[in-house]
Amino acid sequence: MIHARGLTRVFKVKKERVEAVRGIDLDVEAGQLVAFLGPNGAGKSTTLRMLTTLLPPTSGTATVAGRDVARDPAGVRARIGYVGQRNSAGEGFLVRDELVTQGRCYGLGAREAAARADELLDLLDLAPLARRRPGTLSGGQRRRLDIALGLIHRPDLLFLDEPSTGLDPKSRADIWQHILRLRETYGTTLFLTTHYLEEADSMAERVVIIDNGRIIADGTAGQLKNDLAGDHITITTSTEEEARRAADLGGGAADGTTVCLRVPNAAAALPDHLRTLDGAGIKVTAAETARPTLDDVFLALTGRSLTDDDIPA
Ligand SMILES: Nc1ncnc2c1ncn2[C@@H]1O[C@H](COP(=O)(O)OP(=O)(O)OP(=O)(O)O)[C@@H](O)[C@H]1O
Repeated sequence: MIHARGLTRVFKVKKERVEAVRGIDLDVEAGQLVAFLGPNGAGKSTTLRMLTTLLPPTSGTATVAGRDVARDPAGVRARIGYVGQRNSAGEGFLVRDELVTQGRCYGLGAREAAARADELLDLLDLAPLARRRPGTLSGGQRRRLDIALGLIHRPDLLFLDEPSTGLDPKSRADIWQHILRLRETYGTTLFLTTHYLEEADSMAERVVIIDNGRIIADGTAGQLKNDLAGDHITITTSTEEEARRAADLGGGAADGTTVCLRVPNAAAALPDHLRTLDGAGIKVTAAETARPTLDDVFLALTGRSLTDDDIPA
């Protein structure tokens, strides 16, 4: 559904050259739900804009929904939906009329556009709001309208740029429920950017991480966490001296009276680890294991935390 090779975009601002995207290779198969993650300025939006034909690549190639983005941008646009970070509904029409009008713009007949609008109003639980103006909707309702507008022409592939950013936790959960529902109903391929690591972890079946214009990790959240981060064992000792000895003996880094250690399978490794420390006369007062997060993956790859970024409120 998406095949990109060496996709690159350089911006020239006065005398400065900004290499926003540096030669991305990417293949997304039909029906996948892919979360595209990265810190601020990593190149997520620029990649999305190239794949959706809003921005020409400086070099490299991409076919999206079977059409080449450079040679047939109109063909790509007819087959994809794009939900950007800004609202896509105007204020001139009521919610349902806006959907019908945009359907007509895509070439649907009057009856077909009306039927499609009603179908999407139902799917996205917007039917009770059909006669409201977009400006009167809540943030979450408005985002659902944006998604409905992105789907009006029955695209095979939907791009969503930060679909849940700026919403309260309940509305975020609600948007996800609707995203999953539309996937189940239509089998739409979904490619979305998000700042929320837990959402990518629990909802997406594939996570692609971009940093500094390059893809640095690509796989299921589980694979990335197992392969790149590993589990954690954290033990607490009575004294700082014991913590230092525990780190020398069993590995890991001591910080005060705690020692954090990375292992492939913490639950299996913990008993042996405790026996070793006990044998050396080190008194462990507490021990816990933790599964890694996607942030641990990013940290392992770059030495930085993804959550150091400002997450838009
Ligand atoms: N029109 C532009 N002109 C100059 N530089 C740009 C332009 N658009 C983006 N950039 C730069 O390209 C780099 C990548 O930006 P991009 O918006 O793709 O990042 P992002 O990962 O989407 O970030 P965010 O999470 O903050 O939205 C940044 O350094 C940005 O400043």
